[in-house]
Amino acid sequence: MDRILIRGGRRLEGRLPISGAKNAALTLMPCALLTDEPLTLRNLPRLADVDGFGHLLNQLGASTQIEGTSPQDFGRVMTIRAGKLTSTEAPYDIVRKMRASILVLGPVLARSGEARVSLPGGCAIGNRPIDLHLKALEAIGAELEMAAGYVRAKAPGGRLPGGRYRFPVVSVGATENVVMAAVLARGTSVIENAAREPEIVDLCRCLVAMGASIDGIGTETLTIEGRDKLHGATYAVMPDRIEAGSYACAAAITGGRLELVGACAEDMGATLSALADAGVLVELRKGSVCISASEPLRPLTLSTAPFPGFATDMQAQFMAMLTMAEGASVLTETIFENRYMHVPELARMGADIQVTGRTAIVRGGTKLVGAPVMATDLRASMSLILAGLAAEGETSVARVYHLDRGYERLEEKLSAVGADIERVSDG
Ligand SMILES: CC(=O)N[C@H]1[C@@H](OP(=O)(O)OP(=O)(O)OC[C@H]2O[C@@H](n3ccc(=O)[nH]c3=O)[C@H](O)[C@@H]2O)O[C@H](CO)[C@@H](O)[C@@H]1O
Ligand SMILES: C=C(OP(=O)(O)O)C(=O)O
Repeated sequence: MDRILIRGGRRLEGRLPISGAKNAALTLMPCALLTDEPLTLRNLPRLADVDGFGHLLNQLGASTQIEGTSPQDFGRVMTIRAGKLTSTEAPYDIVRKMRASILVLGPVLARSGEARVSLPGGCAIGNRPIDLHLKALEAIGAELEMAAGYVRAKAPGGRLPGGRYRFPVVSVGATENVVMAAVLARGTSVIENAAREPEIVDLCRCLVAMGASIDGIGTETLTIEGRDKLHGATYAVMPDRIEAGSYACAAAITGGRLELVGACAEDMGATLSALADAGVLVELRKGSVCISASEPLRPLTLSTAPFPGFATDMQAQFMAMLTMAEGASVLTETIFENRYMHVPELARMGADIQVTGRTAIVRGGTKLVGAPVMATDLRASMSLILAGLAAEGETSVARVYHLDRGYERLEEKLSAVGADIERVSDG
């Protein structure tokens, strides 16, 4: 099994390229199932989750072809052709490894009139039910049946009629699923209290490029007029705002200066203003965001929230960064009930963090010391990388497969800006 070894204490400086967004890629790829023409996605990150999703598309009968990008390039171009779906089933074996597989439910149902998808179950960060995906699909006309750990969905007469649904709480994935189903419905659908995350905007723009009719993109009410058919398109995946935010924390925690090339400041509002509140200098440039830390970090009070609030996917990285602040920070996790799995590992490196319910108090200013650590999810693993960059001595982060889900060539990007970091294989 691979580990990442970091010898900490080096100031990071330089230009660091930002990859295409994992969470956008995972909702753009299933869009290909909505048409018999090719969908070409550019700037697709090289990540385990993208490969996994490609495998799922193959199982459904779509072909995935990677076009001439050299191994040195970040990102890839992939053309997905779903001329005919040969299966309407997403099996347990794939869904259990990658929750985002649930995102084929809406498009397969819309295209084929039926779909059978394994229920994903919980994961390390929480319970993560899919009831809202199902309620939203039902509201636009799907008939659902649950049996043997699977959901079977049918469209009466082979095509969803469309309908109106108001989400009781904001859900990114459920918004994506219902939007992808509604674009091929017979009638109009109105989705209220829709998620407004930039990845939803990216999804809607790609669907519009494929011929869909969607009004209210980027707002909480989406009005979708179903089309008989969508066509192929070429679309570039948006930059990863969570990857960019993570590397911004890397600059801050090492007292360094990084130019995040390709980062989109507009998508990163809450992260950038939290960094500025912590005393980090944020400069917006054309095509990049420059992050420099020149003064001691100030403590913060932050609560996670749906976009445009502070992203839950940035909580663990900020927690690592705030162990360096002068004073006590208060972080509250409101989205997932079990997203503090990094706390005991950070504590093993010397951090002083106390969790009570959904709130964590981080008393900054303690010295971090390298240690062997491991995490149970992607962003928790990144928080340990950040702590390792700032710690004295050597940190070894196990379970690298979590990081490979969401950070394209992490060790390469970090060593290019001065980190002493390598991947080692224990065989
Ligand atoms: C692949 C992807 O894009 N993943 C992101 C997506 O996850 P995901 O789409 O799973 O997250 P949701 O926005 O759906 O979850 C938000 C909250 O709603 C709850 N919920 C969700 C659906 C449902 O049917 N019932 C229900 O109760 C969840 O348990 C959670 O408490 O958005 C999250 C919140 O920004 C991010 O952390 C994830 O990185
Ligand atoms: C929670 C995340 O992803 P997923 O929904 O794919 O588990 C994440 O990207 O931080």
